[in-house]
Amino acid sequence: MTAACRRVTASAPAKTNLVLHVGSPSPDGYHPLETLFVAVDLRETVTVTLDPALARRDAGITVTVEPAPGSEYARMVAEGSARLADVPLDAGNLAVRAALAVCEAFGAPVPGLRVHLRKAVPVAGGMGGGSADAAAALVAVNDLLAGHLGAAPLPAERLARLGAALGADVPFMLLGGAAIGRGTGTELTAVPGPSGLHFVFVPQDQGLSTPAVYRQWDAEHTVANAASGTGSAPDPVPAEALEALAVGDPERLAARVRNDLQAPAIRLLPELEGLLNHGVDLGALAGWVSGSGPTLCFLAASGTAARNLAGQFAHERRHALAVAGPVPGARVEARG
Ligand SMILES: C[C@@](CO)(OP(=O)(O)O)[C@H](O)COP(=O)(O)OP(=O)(O)OC[C@H]1O[C@@H](n2ccc(N)nc2=O)[C@H](O)[C@@H]1O
Ligand SMILES: Nc1ncnc2c1ncn2[C@@H]1O[C@H](COP(=O)(O)OP(=O)(O)O)[C@@H](O)[C@H]1O
Repeated sequence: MTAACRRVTASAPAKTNLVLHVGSPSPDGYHPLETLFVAVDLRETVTVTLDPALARRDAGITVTVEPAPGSEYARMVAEGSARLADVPLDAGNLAVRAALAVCEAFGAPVPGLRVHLRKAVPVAGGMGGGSADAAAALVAVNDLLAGHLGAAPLPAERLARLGAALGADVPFMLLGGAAIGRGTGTELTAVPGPSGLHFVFVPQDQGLSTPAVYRQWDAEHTVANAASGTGSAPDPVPAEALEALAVGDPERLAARVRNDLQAPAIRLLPELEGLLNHGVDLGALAGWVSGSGPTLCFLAASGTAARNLAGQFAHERRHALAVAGPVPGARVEARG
């Protein structure tokens, strides 16, 4: 890019966890995971614009947000079943934190940045929308500052480390595709997965707090750990799940989907269980709570089956999004 570039737009995907195995928490309270991430074609878009007039005001960064035009999330906001106000518009916004982290990594003062989020991913749903905003902001600000400063862009490994400090899912949103995540999900091993799997997300009207779901997992495992005197490590992602993903076989994959956070999420929101069964009755190959929930994710046999399933949910006046994956991670979409 040239030094004249003032604005960069980047996008990053949402995710679901096809497998999410949870181990006993370490002393810092974090739970070790063995998870199989897949990135899907529901993308957050972040536009970062240089604005020198902002450089001396507040932290030098402003953030604005709008629902992505034409998205299901925009319809949810319009009818009041989702609130844009749930997205923080201060220094707590993950995209703002990402932008600051990149400036610091370049050793540069914040040049004045306007960050605009176009959200398609419902908030606090277990699809990693905030993490996608962070990943897209990391990529956009890296590209913008490299041009502005005439410096080499930060390498991918450096961006991944900055991302891991912002949230456990951010490195995967940078990488995209499909990957095993270990540790808290930040230690990634990419795995083969041809595009062409089809899913339906069914977001809920209320969010679930990730810490609350992990606390509920703790409550359900205390007795077991106390009895054994030791904590447990998470089970590895089964080879059968990886093989089914590698050949793009939804029927075989359906038999291997597992999320240890599903039971605690259902304990906190019991109506999820009936809805999961309902999705399978409507023809889904499998249904699970996406990450820490409460969005439900269903695996469909084909793109047509996914569109039909989403249509049936819509007919029942539920929000439903047919998506496909795996898809690429965060990337620059436009410069101007
Ligand atoms: C569950 C997962 C699965 O991919 O994502 P989501 O489905 O929420 O998007 C992740 O583990 C979400 O990790 P992360 O993005 O760091 O969670 P945050 O919403 O920031 O919440 C952080 C809080 O959740 C708890 N936490 C988080 C991760 C982890 N491995 N163990 C934990 O105990 C801790 O209480 C921590 O303080
Ligand atoms: N850019 C952002 N978009 C959405 N939520 C954000 C953002 N930045 C910070 N947050 C905070 O992160 C929380 C979790 O958001 P999100 O990433 O959408 O959920 P999840 O981790 O369940 O996928 C929100 O409740 C909000 O307080």
